[in-house]
Amino acid sequence: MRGLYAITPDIEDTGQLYEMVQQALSGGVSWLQYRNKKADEQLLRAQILKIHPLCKQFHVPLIINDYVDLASQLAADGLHVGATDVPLVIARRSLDQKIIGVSCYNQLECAITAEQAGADYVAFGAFYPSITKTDAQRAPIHLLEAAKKVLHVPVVAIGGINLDNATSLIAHGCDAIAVSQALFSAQDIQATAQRFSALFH
Ligand SMILES: Cc1ncc(COP(=O)(O)OP(=O)(O)O)c(N)n1
Ligand SMILES: Cc1nc(C(=O)O)sc1CCOP(=O)(O)O
Ligand SMILES: [Mg+2]
Repeated sequence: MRGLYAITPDIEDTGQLYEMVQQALSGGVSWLQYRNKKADEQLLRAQILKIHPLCKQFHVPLIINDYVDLASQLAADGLHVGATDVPLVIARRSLDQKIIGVSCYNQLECAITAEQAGADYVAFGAFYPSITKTDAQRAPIHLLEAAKKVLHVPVVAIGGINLDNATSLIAHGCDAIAVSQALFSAQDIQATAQRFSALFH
C-alpha cells in the first residue's frame, strides 16, 4: 500500500460522482474510499454500484466507509471503520479476506491494538485542518515516525492534505495519503491525482 488514497466527497448526483471518480482514477489513484455521510441507504447502494465497475476497470480497490453490510453485500474490496463504527473484530466476521482499515486519530496505542486485532492498515489524523471534517482531532506529524517504528501494517495519513503539505507527511514515513477536498474540488481532478501520485515516485 503506497500512494494516493482518494476519499469521495458527499455528492448527491451519482452521475457527477461517477465523472469525478473516473477523472481521479485516470490520474492515478491507488485506493478509493466511498464515503458519504449524508446519503440514505438507497443512494449509498446506487453510488457504490455505479463506481465499483470503474474501480475494477482501473484495478483500484474500493473501500467502503462505515457500512460493513454494504461492503459485504456489494462485494467491495474492503471497509474503513473508526471509533464510532462497528468494531474491527465484528466487521472481520463479514469480510474475512477483505481489506479493513482502522482510524486511530492521534493514538499510537490504538494502532498497535488494531494491528494485533487484524487491521490491514491504520490511519492517523487530522494532520492539518480539514474542511471535510471540521471537528477532527489533530495529530502531530512526528506520530508517523513513531508509528512506522512499531507497526508492520501500512500507515495512512489523513486530514487537510494538499499538494503543498503532502510531501512533509511522506517524508515522515506515511505509506499513503488520504485526500478528499484537495483532490475532488480541483479544477482538473485527473491532473491533481497525477501530481499527488507523483509525490511517491
Ligand atoms: C483513510 C481514512 N482515515 C480516517 C477516516 C475517518 O474515519 P471515521 O473516524 O470513522 O470518520 P468518518 O470518515 O466515518 O466520518 C476515514 N474515513 N478514512
Ligand atoms: C474523513 C476524515 N477523517 C479524518 C480523521 O482525522 O480521522 S480527517 C477526514 C477528512 C479528510 O478529507 P480532506 O482531505 O478533505 O481533509
Ligand atoms: Mg466512520
